[in-house]
Amino acid sequence: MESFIIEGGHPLSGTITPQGAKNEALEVICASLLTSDEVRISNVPDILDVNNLIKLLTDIGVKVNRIGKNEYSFKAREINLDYLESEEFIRKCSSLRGSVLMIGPLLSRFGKAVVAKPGGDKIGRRRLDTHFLGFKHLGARFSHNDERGTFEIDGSNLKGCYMLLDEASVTGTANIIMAAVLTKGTTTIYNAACEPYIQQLCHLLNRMGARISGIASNLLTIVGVENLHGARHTILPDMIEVGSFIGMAAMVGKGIRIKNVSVRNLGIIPNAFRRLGVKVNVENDDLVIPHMEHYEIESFIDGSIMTLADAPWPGLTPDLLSVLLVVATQARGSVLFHQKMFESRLFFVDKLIDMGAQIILCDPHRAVVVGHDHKIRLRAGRMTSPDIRAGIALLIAALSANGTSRIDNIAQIDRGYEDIEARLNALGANIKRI
Ligand SMILES: CC(=O)N[C@H]1[C@@H](OP(=O)(O)OP(=O)(O)OC[C@H]2O[C@@H](n3ccc(=O)[nH]c3=O)[C@H](O)[C@@H]2O)O[C@H](CO)[C@@H](O)[C@@H]1O
Ligand SMILES: C=C(OP(=O)(O)O)C(=O)O
Repeated sequence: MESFIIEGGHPLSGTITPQGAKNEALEVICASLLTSDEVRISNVPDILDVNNLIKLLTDIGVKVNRIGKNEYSFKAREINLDYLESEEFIRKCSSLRGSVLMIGPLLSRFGKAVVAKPGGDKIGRRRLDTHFLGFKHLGARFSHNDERGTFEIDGSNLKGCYMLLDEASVTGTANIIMAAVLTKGTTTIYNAACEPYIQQLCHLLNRMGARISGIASNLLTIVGVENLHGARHTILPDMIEVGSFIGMAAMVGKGIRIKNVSVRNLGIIPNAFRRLGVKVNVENDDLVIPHMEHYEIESFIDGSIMTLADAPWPGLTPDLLSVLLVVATQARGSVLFHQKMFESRLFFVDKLIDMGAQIILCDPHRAVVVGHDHKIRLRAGRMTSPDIRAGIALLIAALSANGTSRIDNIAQIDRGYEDIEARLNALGANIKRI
């Protein structure tokens, strides 16, 4: 297991370009299973989760061609459906949450799929009810294999229908869309998630010949078609990485430009940082975060304490609350973080408290941060990264801290951040991988 050794206190400056979005990559790569033609995807991030998914697709028979560092073509002409029954497939799926996104396309095109409990972060329960209920609405039949702990799904008789999702699940919506595009009749999905990841997936599917309308809203209408064909797609910049870099720039930046961020697809992310007093300037499609001696948390208009809470898109993504929380530790003022969606994502604040941050963990979902206003620096420490976003948040804390820190279990960070130490070292950081 690799670790990072971080010498804190070096100011960072310069320009950094975000990678392609992890969560979009997982969806659009799985969409290539819906056609026997070639799907060519650019701006694919070179990260563990995506590389593992690509390996899994290769294992089931997809011809994958790496055209450039971040560009691939996928051709799913012949799929080895027997592999879905193998122990190896089940094992691989259980270490990769993105593997769940193969179910919809497999059901839609081949009429069958197998689901193993998918992996991912240790951030609380990750239920798949929305996915299953959606497939059931379309007419899929489930049988549980007790011995292997898997669900086998029969989708040989799917039919379009109206469905109201129990919650706006991101991967659930993506999965149901992919199941519906080749399903006879019209499928209407209400309470659909509408993150840019989903919008991008729908645009790609329409270029492949699907008939999806309502894109960017929570009401999608999908008219099933017989076949899909090949297409090209470029993945958007990773908005979570952009947010992580804003946080890093606020804590340790001496002026950082984040290049080509696709501002219009960032939703309220820049504003969430502005609420903490961080200056986020927009220049064309770049964000510029100037050096700030101090930044002050706003209050609500009625004078009450600022609260940052996650919500389905276009609300604030839960994936940035950990970074926002670290930024708040050095702000002037206080703020309540309310992580509504996940139940174990705030426990990492213990490590920040060990480093000297003033945080009250009220319960598993809420934490109050009282900022130091840069009067007291965090202390270096030794910590383990419990999940991908706590991992990057701890890395930012360590970059700002006094002394040398160590972060273990950095595979969690590698899941979602491409070559992160080289990119941050190029800005002036001192991070070593051991
Ligand atoms: C591979 C991928 O794309 N992962 C993202 C995806 O995960 P994923 O699609 O797995 O997450 P879901 O959207 O299904 O749900 C995440 C959590 O939020 C809860 N929930 C969801 C919707 C809702 O309206 N109310 C509610 O409480 C769910 O019960 C669950 O605990 O979306 C999450 C929520 O943005 C992100 O953290 C993940 O990075
Ligand atoms: C929770 C995340 O990822 P996953 O859904 O892949 O675990 C994330 O990207 O923050």
